[in-house]
Amino acid sequence: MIELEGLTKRYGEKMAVNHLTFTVRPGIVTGFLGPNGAGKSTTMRMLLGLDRPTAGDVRIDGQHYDRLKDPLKYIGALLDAKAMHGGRSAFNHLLCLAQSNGIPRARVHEVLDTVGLTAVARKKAKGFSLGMGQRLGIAGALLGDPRILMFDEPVNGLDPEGIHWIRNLMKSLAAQGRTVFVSSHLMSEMALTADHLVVIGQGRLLADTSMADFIRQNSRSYVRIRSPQRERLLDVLHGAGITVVESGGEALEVDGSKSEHIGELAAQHQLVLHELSPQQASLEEAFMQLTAESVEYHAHSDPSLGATAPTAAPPGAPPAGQQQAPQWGNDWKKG
Ligand SMILES: Nc1ncnc2c1ncn2[C@@H]1O[C@H](COP(=O)(O)OP(=O)(O)OP(=O)(O)O)[C@@H](O)[C@H]1O
Repeated sequence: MIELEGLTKRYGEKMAVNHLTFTVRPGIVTGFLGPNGAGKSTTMRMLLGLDRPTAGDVRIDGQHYDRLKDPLKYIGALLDAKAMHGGRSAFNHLLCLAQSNGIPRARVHEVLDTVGLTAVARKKAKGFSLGMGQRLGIAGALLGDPRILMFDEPVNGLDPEGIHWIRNLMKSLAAQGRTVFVSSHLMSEMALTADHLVVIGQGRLLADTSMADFIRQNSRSYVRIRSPQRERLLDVLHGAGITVVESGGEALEVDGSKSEHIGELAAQHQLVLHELSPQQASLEEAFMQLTAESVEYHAHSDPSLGATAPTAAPPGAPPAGQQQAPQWGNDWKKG
């Protein structure tokens, strides 16, 4: 279990993490989401004792990180896959970590096998691709067989097979009763992996809830209907007191009624339906809805580039929701 209590980090004028209080529980995958610069990495660094909180507290199974004896046996983390000695082989990199944490040499072979790097174990890490580096970082996190695992953007650079593998790995680690805390900007991936979400924006807690509740609370769900007898169907729906949104095109959208009810009404009036489909917004839409006001960095269309170019929102700029599409999902970072 990871417990944060009023955790705060200030860098000069910048409040990177602002009084965060939440608990990451065992047995489930908890996703950690937020727009660029929201404070996710800073939070994770404080958890590992790499950054000192300005105020507040964070505990790993009830203890501060720097009090843990052989910390890799308590918490394994992938923060920055490139943060390793490139001149060392994958095997030696892991062996050094193992020796400094009282972990037997045989475990190095096991984790190399788990992440699929046995064949390149003697190759220098600096020659590794981004995806291989991620796998090596994940091997390091698994080395101490810890009860708590934390991954910052673990699918970065992985190919589809690798993404599928890490998704199943995280789920199986949680199913074994471990605490799994993972950040990602890939919403579609997060939707498939996480059971619970912690969402932050500008260092503050925005949500701490189950995936299903998060999507329900931050998005619209409706039923989409198409019928060749559209006008008659509209009369029937209006007659039943159902409010219909005409979305342009031939489809109708109904909020607040179940598809079963609409289907039964149509059947009673012998109306043909070509479509009757409940629609639930995606995690991505719900995330953008919730965080629109917290996005600090936006892209604006530049016709000369034929694409979008990033700019920081100037002080006093209109709220993010009134600007052009937030681009939190792209790869660029502020300098
Ligand atoms: N060492 C530092 N010195 C000064 N400011 C920092 C430092 N580290 C982070 N910040 C600032 O703190 C804020 C939070 O940064 P952080 O990297 O934690 O965000 P993040 O949510 O991980 O972002 P991203 O999704 O882009 O990785 C940002 O405004 C960042 O510029």
